[in-house]
Amino acid sequence: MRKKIRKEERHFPPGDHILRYTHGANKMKTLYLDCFSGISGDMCLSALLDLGVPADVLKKVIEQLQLPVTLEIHSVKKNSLRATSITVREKEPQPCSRTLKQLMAVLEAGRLPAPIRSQVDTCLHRLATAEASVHGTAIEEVHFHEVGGLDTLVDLAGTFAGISYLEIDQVFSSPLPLGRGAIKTAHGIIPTPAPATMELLQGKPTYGIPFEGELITPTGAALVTTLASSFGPPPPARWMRVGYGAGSQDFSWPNILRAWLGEADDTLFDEDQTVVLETQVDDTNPEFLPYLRSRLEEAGALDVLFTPAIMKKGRPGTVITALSPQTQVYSLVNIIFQETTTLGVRWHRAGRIKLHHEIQEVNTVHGKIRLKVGYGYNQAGEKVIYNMAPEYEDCAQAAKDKGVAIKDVYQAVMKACKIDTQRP
Ligand SMILES: O=C([S-])c1cc(C(=O)S)c[n+]([C@@H]2O[C@H](COP(=O)(O)O)[C@@H](O)[C@H]2O)c1
Ligand code: NI
Repeated sequence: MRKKIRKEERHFPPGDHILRYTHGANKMKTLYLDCFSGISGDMCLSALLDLGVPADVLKKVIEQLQLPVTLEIHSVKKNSLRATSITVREKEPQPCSRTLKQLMAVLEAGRLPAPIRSQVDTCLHRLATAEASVHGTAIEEVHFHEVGGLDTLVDLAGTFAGISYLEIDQVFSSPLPLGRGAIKTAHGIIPTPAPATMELLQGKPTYGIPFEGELITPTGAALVTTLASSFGPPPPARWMRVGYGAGSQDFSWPNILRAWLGEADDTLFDEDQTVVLETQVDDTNPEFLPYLRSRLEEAGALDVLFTPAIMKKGRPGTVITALSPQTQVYSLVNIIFQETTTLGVRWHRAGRIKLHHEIQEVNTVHGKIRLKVGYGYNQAGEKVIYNMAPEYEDCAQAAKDKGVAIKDVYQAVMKACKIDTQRP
């Protein structure tokens, strides 16, 4: 990738008030992996070829790694859709498997550009670590099977070379679908999602679908979790091209990975993803709501709102809204069920665009007062301050201690701080 990805999460369309500040932002070449039918190493590589990575880029990778394999690139039909499919064939008989050390020796003996070699190295180690963990063995004992492990190497090196050829700045992925059931492998029957896949997907957004089969292979999981800086709906962008990479199996839907290539605006702010939890009650003792609030806040709620509402049968009630980090949803819902009379909680994902913020200490005539500073960055990468707010508790304490009005303490802080308040 051309640039280091600066933002961890950047997903949802910004509102108009934010757009006002983002005009003239940099264009980021963006790849969105639409994994509606899962992802595997060859689906990823095929989608990039379909997106316009020349076959020669892949042939060069094979030459640089001196791999005894040939490639077949086909145009295939998956149900009603055309897609690219790739088959890696051995030129000469290969050992049925290779260890990590043996694959690393092939990688290190090759002449891949250093950034691509390093990304392949990372993925191979992540795959081997996941395998070792689920089989309870040492990483040195892990074996890569398909075409003696060379297929994995082609998928990884080809994908990273393709991303580099397309000069992609940032990669995002959809949440990942998981099938269920069992599959046959060189080690016998294992559950699907494969254990190594589950290991690699830890902490990533997934959803189950009622389908017996494998949608995400370990190599696919290693690739998507290494490439994508976040998982969610597509970011705001102008999409220019879509590549279709065929999976090897046939399902009742087109078994394809779609790779969307587009241009997104660089953002000047911080972003993350949250989940909004909401319910309304008309029969919970309102005396208990402050207690609910404190429990939700202690359990990690980012914000809690109570809004008066007229509910069914004209009853006055309260809409309870809690903003949750993605990791705390079930803990917070549990608290809402425990402390209210509701029978259900709605949820939806919501992206947040945030100012970066920091606390500074300001010396004033009334003593030291903390100041919260909210800032973004301009196109030159310079910090731009949008908001400054003296901490209420500090001001109230100083007002009491010095016997002055709190508004005078506020003013003293604003006068004393030497922060440039220029806005864009
Ligand atoms: O140990 C073997 S043979 C093995 C283990 C696992 C685990 O998750 S553990 C998974 N698989 C399956 O092999 C194929 C190929 O996967 P790639 O990532 O190499 O494309 C796939 O079906 C895995 O689930 C094998
Ligand atoms: Ni395994």
